[in-house]
Amino acid sequence: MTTLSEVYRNDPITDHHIIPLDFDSIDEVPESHTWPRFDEPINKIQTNNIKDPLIPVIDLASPNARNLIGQACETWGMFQVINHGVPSELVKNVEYESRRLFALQTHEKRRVLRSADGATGYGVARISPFFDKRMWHEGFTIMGSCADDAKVLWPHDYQRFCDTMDAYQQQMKLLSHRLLLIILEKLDATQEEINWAISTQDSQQALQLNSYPCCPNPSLALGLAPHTDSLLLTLLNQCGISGLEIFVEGSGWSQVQPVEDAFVVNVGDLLHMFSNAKFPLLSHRASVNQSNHRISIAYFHGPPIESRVAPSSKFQKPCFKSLLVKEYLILKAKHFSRALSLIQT
Ligand SMILES: C=C1C[C@]23C[C@H]1CC[C@H]2[C@@]12CCC[C@@](C)(C(=O)O1)[C@H]2[C@@H]3C(=O)O
Ligand SMILES: O=C(O)CCC(=O)C(=O)O
Ligand SMILES: [Fe+2]
Repeated sequence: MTTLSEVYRNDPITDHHIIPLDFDSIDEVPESHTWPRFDEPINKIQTNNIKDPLIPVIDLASPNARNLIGQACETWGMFQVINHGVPSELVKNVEYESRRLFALQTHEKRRVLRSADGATGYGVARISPFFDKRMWHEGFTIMGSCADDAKVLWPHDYQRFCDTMDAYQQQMKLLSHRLLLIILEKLDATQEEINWAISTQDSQQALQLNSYPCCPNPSLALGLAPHTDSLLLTLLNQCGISGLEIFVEGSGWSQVQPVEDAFVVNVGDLLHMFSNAKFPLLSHRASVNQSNHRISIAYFHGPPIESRVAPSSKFQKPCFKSLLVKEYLILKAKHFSRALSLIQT
């Protein structure tokens, strides 16, 4: 079976020097990390109104949740869920363990540096080569077990980290299945299509721990550059510190305020394709701040990598060509945001 790691093996990040900055030792934003002043200032209306979560917040335990999720996917391609059943103790532990990892010294973290053609470990965001400027960010990518890396980081004390990440991936998988079932039923998908999206055997998943250290001048820097997520669905925990921004037509970049105990759910490229573009793709990015070291935790869920993706059979006029999931991921690794336009019919 081909794995995501094998997809990226074909498309190594060619610049071997792309490793996260040693943020501990730096007290001003270097030229390499200074982004051109953004055209539009961040939407003041949204940032001022701190209570406005911007995208819908949906109570998964409410009887109306299914309809609201369907509507949110159609209007935004993004929503937040509360009352999702994921134990809050586990969510706290994942954040704690992630902070423990990023608090290690730079030379320790670099021991588990993702290799140029690798998919997992410590490193810059995979999308980095597509931008001239570097991001105020370091990440740690997990696919399945993270024991090998954890043993290098903490030879005598790796179990707690691994157990926490395993348990969290398990819970995220369950929640993404639950949400996808609702979403696919809304799209009137066939049983076969549902099995494809939430097949328990070969489905793809990745856990991305994001770290955005305190930044001496946040208006110059960017945590994560604008992008859309590649797989079917992303479940993001902002861990209580704002930073996620979405591009809203007419008002520009706007903050998605963190809601306590909520996950941000995000339609990925593959779900956009499956929905025949009925669900929009929301471009998003992360900003940084001066006073809080921000952590975010993203879980990505996708169908088997050797399977085919296409608009649902319910659509008479598919607007995307059918291709293998791995073929799409290879296109995305090569062409980034242009990948989708290359497979339009
Ligand atoms: C399963 C995935 C999803 C990946 C690639 C691979 C592993 C790491 C994910 C991220 C995490 C950070 C943002 C992103 C844009 C990135 O640079 O790496 C994501 C990307 C995608 O959604 O395309
Ligand atoms: O840190 C955030 O809020 C955004 C993270 C993100 O977009 C990602 O990991 O794909
Ligand atoms: Fe993302």
